[in-house]
Amino acid sequence: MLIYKIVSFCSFAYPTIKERLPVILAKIADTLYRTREKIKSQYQDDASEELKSIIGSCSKLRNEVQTNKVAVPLQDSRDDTRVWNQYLQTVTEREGSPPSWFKSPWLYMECYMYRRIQESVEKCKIMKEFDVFGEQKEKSFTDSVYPTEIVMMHLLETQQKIKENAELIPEAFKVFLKVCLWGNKCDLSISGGEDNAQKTSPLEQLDKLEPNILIDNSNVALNHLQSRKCERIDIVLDNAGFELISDLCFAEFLLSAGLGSTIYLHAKAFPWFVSDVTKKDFNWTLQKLGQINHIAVSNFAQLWKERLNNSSWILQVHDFWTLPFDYSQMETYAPDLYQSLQKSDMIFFKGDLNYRKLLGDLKWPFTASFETCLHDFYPAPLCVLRTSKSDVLVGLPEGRDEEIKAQDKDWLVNGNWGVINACLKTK
Ligand SMILES: O=P(O)(O)OC[C@H]1O[C@](O)(CO)[C@@H](O)[C@@H]1O
Ligand SMILES: [Mn+2]
Repeated sequence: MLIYKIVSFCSFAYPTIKERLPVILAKIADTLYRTREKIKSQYQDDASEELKSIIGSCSKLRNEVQTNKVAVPLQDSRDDTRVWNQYLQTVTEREGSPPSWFKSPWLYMECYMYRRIQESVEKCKIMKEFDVFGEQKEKSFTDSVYPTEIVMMHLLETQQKIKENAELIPEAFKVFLKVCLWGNKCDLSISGGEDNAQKTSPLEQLDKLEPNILIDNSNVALNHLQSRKCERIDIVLDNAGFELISDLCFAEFLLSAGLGSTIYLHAKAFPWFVSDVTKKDFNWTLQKLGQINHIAVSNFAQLWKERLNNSSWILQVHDFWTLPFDYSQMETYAPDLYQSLQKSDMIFFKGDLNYRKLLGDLKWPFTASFETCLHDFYPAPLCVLRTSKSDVLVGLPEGRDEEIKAQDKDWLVNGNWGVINACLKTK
């Protein structure tokens, strides 16, 4: 059987490269131009030239994408530049010519685009820490204050209930796990940077969305967490905004239910796939939560700051998450991260990109087993929570794909269908 790498001229990759990525790049240029005075006022020195240069680089990159130019080496001095350029050379040697937007592996080209955006910022002196997606991420948080309050209130009440009756833990675990799953609908890359915030109650939608969970291994994850004394749990975060809130509520629930004692949260080293959480976004979110006048929100904003101080939550950033490698390559390219993850009792991976990287972005048959497709990536028991926004999907029973397709022709890419895939195998 031939299992091919998803390349840009086929499947969902094509509209992504043709339409979505140029729109994302145009939106950066527009936003930066529109808000130029506000941006400049944040700096003591005159940032006009640097701002112009970032806008110019993003517009140039957009043209490169649209005219199918080849990927060129990075020219900044970030720590990961050498690895990126070496990998570019490896891909060039393997393919016989440098990768280009419409011909080469989608995963590589899409990651490369975000790294090139960062290159334009890295070259700055005054604006070196600037986040081109900052405004969109902040808006997505602000737009979802209502569901944030609802889910945090529910968490506060649940904490009380499970303290009185531990038998309620399994049901509550599933609620927070599923809120966390559907939180992944809210990414700003699938929407081309357009508003995609959670606005309604995340709890009320759970029943309605239940039939849209294509694979539900929540029992496997729960049984594993309950079957032994779990200490360290990792969450590889995805998007800022409501998804991050749902992840933090899940992390808090795990601790209150005694299912773990330390949560490692993994964020991105620089702005990535529009809405992914960076350390700055994480801290900004906690600070904003602290300003919301709501009993549950204030309570958790305070508690979560303490958790970071007393290390029951540990926020980590590693460059591997923003490299173009799939996770079967982690042991080779980031042995330190791999060895650290081996100490985890369970790793939760959030989102579509993590799913693609777990499965090597290969077009596996829908019936392939998740465990096999992990391709030797077994650092610790793991569980992925992902709403489907790309062509890769495995673990379905024979014929199920056709059934869903008949119901919803865009089921693979519209984010309305989710999977909770667990694999307990370790190496
Ligand atoms: O935030 P997520 O869930 O990783 O999704 C990011 C986006 O990246 C992709 O994986 C590729 O563009 C999409 O399919 C999805 O829209
Ligand atoms: Mn994302």
